[in-house]
Amino acid sequence: MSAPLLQVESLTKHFPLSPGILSKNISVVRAVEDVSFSVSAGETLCIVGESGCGKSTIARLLMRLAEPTAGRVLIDGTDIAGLKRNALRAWRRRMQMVFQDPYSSLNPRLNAGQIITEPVENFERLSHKQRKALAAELLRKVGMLPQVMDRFPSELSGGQRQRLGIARALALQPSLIIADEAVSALDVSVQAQILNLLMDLQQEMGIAYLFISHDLGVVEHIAHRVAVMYLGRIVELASSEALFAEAVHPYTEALIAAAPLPDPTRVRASVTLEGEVPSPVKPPSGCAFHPRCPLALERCRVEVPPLVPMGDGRVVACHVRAPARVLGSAPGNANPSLTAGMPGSLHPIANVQNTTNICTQHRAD
Ligand SMILES: Nc1ncnc2c1ncn2[C@@H]1O[C@H](COP(=O)(O)OP(=O)(O)OP(=O)(O)O)[C@@H](O)[C@H]1O
Repeated sequence: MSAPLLQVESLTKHFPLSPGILSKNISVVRAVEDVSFSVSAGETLCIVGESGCGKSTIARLLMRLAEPTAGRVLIDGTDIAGLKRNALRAWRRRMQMVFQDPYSSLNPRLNAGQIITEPVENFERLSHKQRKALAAELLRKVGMLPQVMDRFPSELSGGQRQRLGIARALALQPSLIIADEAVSALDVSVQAQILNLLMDLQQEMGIAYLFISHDLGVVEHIAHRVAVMYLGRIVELASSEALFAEAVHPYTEALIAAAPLPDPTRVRASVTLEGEVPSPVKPPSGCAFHPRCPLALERCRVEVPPLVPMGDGRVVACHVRAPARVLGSAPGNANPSLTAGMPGSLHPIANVQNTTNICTQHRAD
């Protein structure tokens, strides 16, 4: 089987904080903790979670704008940390980024044509004619007329600027685009246009997206798979269809319950999200979600839950909903109050298959 396009293994990023004058201890912001996922060619993986959960830090680590504290990032099976000059340049062509604020990420002194052909000109010299032809082609790809190439960012609407940001990302024909809150700054109707454009481009060019968003409506529209993050860790990763049909982690359930429902016939989950996200400088012990979790057991306060495969491609880190299987033990009975509303296939113990992180299980029921 060929390696996935992007593979992230146990990625961790701690930002050291400068100590106070009287303090000897250096504290760290645990922005990303032991995060693993992969993205295949032509796939859209969305990373979703509340503000501060580490989404943008992952994007920065992937783009090598920050160095990881631990873990690896592999492109086509090659660790990007070991890439030397030429290989690094080749890799940079393959991975491009689209930012949240199209205005601040576009050089106001360059016109649209210069902005979108600049990435190519970093690699090769273009004649005036070639530059114009490339600019016209890229503008057409993102649904704009060639005449736009002479305009400056200040003369364009928010949606046009974001199209320009996408055209610039497309210039080097990347395999993967990292889109960090790429539609958050846009009106809802423009958001839909940009999302549809991204999906059309994926169909046409086979691009993979790592799409970072806090907006579940956007995520449901565009994602093939979704990774839900809480305080630096992935707590659930599943196909978009499975996740929105049935959230397993109580945090995912609460996030979906808190999101506006486009479909009025859909029933909301009963779990509500209360309290603030704790500080990543001093995260809660055990499962970081336990202080806000209505299902928390004593074990949740003590042990970090491992990500447990659920047998349908979904992995979940929750002692209650996805307890790791105890070696050699018979499947136990789930506490019905904790599994109410869960499908039979998600029975916490009996259906945990191919468990990679096996730890001792203490049931509190
Ligand atoms: N350079 C830095 N130095 C110290 N802490 C940082 C740094 N960059 C990010 N952080 C912290 O790391 C944590 C994760 O931040 P990050 O921006 O990745 O979260 P996010 O999920 O993208 O949030 P948002 O949706 O608000 O952008 C936050 O607590 C943030 O304050």
